[in-house]
Amino acid sequence: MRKPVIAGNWKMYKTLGEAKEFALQLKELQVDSTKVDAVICAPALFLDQLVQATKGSFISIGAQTMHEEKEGAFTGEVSGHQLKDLGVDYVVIGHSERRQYFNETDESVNKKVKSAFENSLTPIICVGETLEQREQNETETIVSNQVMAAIEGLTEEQLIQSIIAYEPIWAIGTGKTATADDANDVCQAIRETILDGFGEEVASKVRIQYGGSVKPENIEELLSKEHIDGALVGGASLQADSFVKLLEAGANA
Ligand SMILES: O=C(CO)COP(=O)(O)O
Repeated sequence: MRKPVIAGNWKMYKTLGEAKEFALQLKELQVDSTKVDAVICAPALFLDQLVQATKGSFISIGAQTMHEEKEGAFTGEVSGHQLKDLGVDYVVIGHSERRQYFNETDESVNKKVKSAFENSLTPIICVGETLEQREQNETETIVSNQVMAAIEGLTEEQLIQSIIAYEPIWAIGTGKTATADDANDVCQAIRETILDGFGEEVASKVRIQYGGSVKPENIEELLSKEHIDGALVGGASLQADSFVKLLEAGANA
């Protein structure tokens, strides 16, 4: 059985004080970390403090993007090498907002994924279709192509460690969730893509999350589906009580 992984993506929300307060609230709570992996992907500017504040707890810290080079003249960017040095363990790569507003492409996503592994970071690789693509029945083709491009050149071992997040763009921050069955169908298509390239054993081990308006009210149904192994959550990860409910659902899935 694959261990569920629940990751909060805070996007460009929270001040340092609010982030520390959140970490304090979480530290008081008990979540069975043998049953669920819990990750907070925070803005880069307070990753350091969050790593320190959550040390020894069930929470791991992730970044929301990274540059593929180790260092260089890339104003405003942060490298995987720098993230690892802070004690960060995860990094979101290829989020649709990065693809849309910051020109990330399948090619740059692949480079970042490889660089994440070079720096011992676990990539959460985001894929997903637009509403228009869904209406034209292109979802599975688009998503499978994004996955193939992102994982190109990875070893089996690296692929098994990767997390893939299926996030239909039309469901992000809109309150519109894909139905659990629709989300499961696309996650299954992703697994079949991996199966075609890497075989059954690898495909059966890769964890695939769903993301897009996940909240405490709908997470149980999503996680009950065979191919959904967790969630990447924006809005509902911003409050500690709501995030904990998501983690509990993960631990009980
Ligand atoms: O983009 C998302 C997570 O990466 C989803 O955001 P929402 O949960 O706010 O829809």
